[in-house]
Amino acid sequence: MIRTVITGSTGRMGSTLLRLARDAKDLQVVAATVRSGSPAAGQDAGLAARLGAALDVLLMDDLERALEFSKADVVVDFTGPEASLAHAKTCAARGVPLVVGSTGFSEEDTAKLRESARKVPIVAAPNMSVGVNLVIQMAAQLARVLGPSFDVEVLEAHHRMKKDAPSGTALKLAEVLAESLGRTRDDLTFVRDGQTGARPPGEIGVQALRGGDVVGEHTVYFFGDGERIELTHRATNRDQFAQGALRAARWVARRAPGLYDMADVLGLQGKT
Ligand SMILES: NC(=O)C1=CN([C@@H]2O[C@H](COP(=O)(O)OP(=O)(O)OC[C@H]3O[C@@H](n4cnc5c(N)ncnc54)[C@H](OP(=O)(O)O)[C@@H]3O)[C@@H](O)[C@H]2O)C=CC1
Ligand SMILES: O=C(O)C1=N[C@H](C(=O)O)C[C@H](O)C1
Repeated sequence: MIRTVITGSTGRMGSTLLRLARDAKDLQVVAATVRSGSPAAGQDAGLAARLGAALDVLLMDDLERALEFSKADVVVDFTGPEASLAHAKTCAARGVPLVVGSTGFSEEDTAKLRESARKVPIVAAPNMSVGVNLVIQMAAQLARVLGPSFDVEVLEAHHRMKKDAPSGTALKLAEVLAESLGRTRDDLTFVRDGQTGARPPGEIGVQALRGGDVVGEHTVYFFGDGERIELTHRATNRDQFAQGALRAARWVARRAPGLYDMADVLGLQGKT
């Protein structure tokens, strides 16, 4: 049994992770945490996360304390950049492997995550769906083969509660596309407004829509002369993100320290 700790347990992803980890034969939820001072602390995690049954795990509001008593093999964290960085530090100090699904990290944040990953293995990826990770690979291949004569644009749509834009997945797609086309992050454009002039060659547009309960949709457009290719992934619930994260948890629990991503977990590394 892989002794698993879930953070942000009452969140959209936290509660999905709790449900799927509870139902997995090889995982045991040994602790679950919420934000410091949360009124949910002390309640049963299963009831607070609306799983329909008690989990016999009481929510704690301090990961440090949760790791002290739980003999955890792995922590799975979908909270937000600030909390994830703090949780990574705690895991590093305690020697516990970590899976981070949060998005919205700055370059400095990623450097801090890398620092924690010197002490423990960490898988961090903006999208843990196996399908999306294959779409990323396919987008890279299309860009390489089609080359600079096609104009590349990334469009994403998410629910109204999402805090960061563009999504971490859209950014990852744009970065991979730029790399495949011999471009850099400076070629990404996020805003078009006013007298923009003609589209500069090599530009990669990244646009975000927000509304309703959209779980997560990403399309890469390759606009050519006389033809257009559209590569789309649509998530219709959060289970595939959580299943991917639990797959990463099983994988990372047996790794050496280092910062890994889902391509490592899925054995896709080097093929973008
Ligand atoms: N990699 C992937 O596959 C996916 C990544 N994500 C990313 O995961 C993150 C979470 O998404 P989602 O579940 O929708 O968000 P939610 O807001 O529903 O959940 C976040 C949870 O984290 C808790 N939290 C926030 N700040 C802290 C803190 N400082 N300390 C402890 N707990 C904290 C929140 O508590 P409170 O409610 O009290 O604020 C909440 O319970 C986002 O960054 C999102 O982009 C989402 C889906 C898939
Ligand atoms: O916040 C979300 O919901 C999601 N965030 C991730 C991202 O920013 O890419 C992944 C997924 O699309 C859902």
